[in-house]
Amino acid sequence: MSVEQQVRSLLSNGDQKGAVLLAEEAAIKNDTWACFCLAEWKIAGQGMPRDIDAAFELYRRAASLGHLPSNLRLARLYATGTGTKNSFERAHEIVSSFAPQDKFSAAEIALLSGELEADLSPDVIRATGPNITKFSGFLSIAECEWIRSLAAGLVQPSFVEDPQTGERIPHPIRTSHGMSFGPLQENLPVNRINRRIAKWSETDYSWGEPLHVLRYLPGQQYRPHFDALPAVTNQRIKTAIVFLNDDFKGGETTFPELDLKLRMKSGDMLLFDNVGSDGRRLDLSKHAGLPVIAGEKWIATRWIREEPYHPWIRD
Ligand SMILES: O=C(O)CCC(=O)C(=O)O
Ligand SMILES: [Fe+2]
Repeated sequence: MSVEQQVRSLLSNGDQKGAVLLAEEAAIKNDTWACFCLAEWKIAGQGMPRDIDAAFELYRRAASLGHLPSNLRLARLYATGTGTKNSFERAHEIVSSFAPQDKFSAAEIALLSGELEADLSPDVIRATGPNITKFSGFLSIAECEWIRSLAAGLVQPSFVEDPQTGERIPHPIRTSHGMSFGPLQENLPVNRINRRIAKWSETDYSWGEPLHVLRYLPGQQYRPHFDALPAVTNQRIKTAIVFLNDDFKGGETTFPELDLKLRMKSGDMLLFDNVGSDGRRLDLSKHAGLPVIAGEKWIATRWIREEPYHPWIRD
């Protein structure tokens, strides 16, 4: 029996401890599947505390022995700076080298090579706080499609957790469905988009929260709100919203305090500040997504913090 079969059989008999021990023993002997499996448990914090550095090391070891899934994971960790310094180049190198044998990697590379970095000319919608700027054609139509098609199978209703019962209750202000491209989902095209957002928002890639995709069906909306969070040390200083389609009715983005009602085209990005230069929340940054009347509205939002932010490392 292979290590994999033995580990699976221990797990199906409810012997988690035995499975972990066996995987650890096999990983020491450089069994690539065991390294990968342990890394998966460690990165998810499944059955053991989350240990990003240990997971990185295990993926790296199996990757150096040619293990495909470990290489693909490693590429994401390099891309997003998880357990290591972030490096698009290293991620790109790994994904390129596996493109001939892995369809998804090939699709990632094809999307990158098909597009030049756009030459953008920002349109200033409001030149004082919250400094609203529109970037037409920020994403290519292929990039919009890429995000949408990956997110389509993963969107979940927006919920908040009841702090007392832990029960999931509908979100009071957001009726849309959403998903995030977390560190393990952030493929190269998404990583490059996040880096483009950093460049044009004059922030650092590492300050961004995972790209969050929202889908609104007719009647769904995002009621007036602030993206700045109450009482945090690492504030959401800016918001970048990319519009992934435009074939819907209603759903305009509004700034009620400014009497602004904005309608974007596919691929456009809207960028604005949530706080002033004194770090205090800008009351004029209050915004909303009006109810969609017909069709589906798809957007991707990146909330940008004032310092490096990683969803798995809490401050
Ligand atoms: O749907 C919109 O137009 C607004 C979205 C929004 O406010 C956000 O993602 O923070
Ligand atoms: Fe918002």
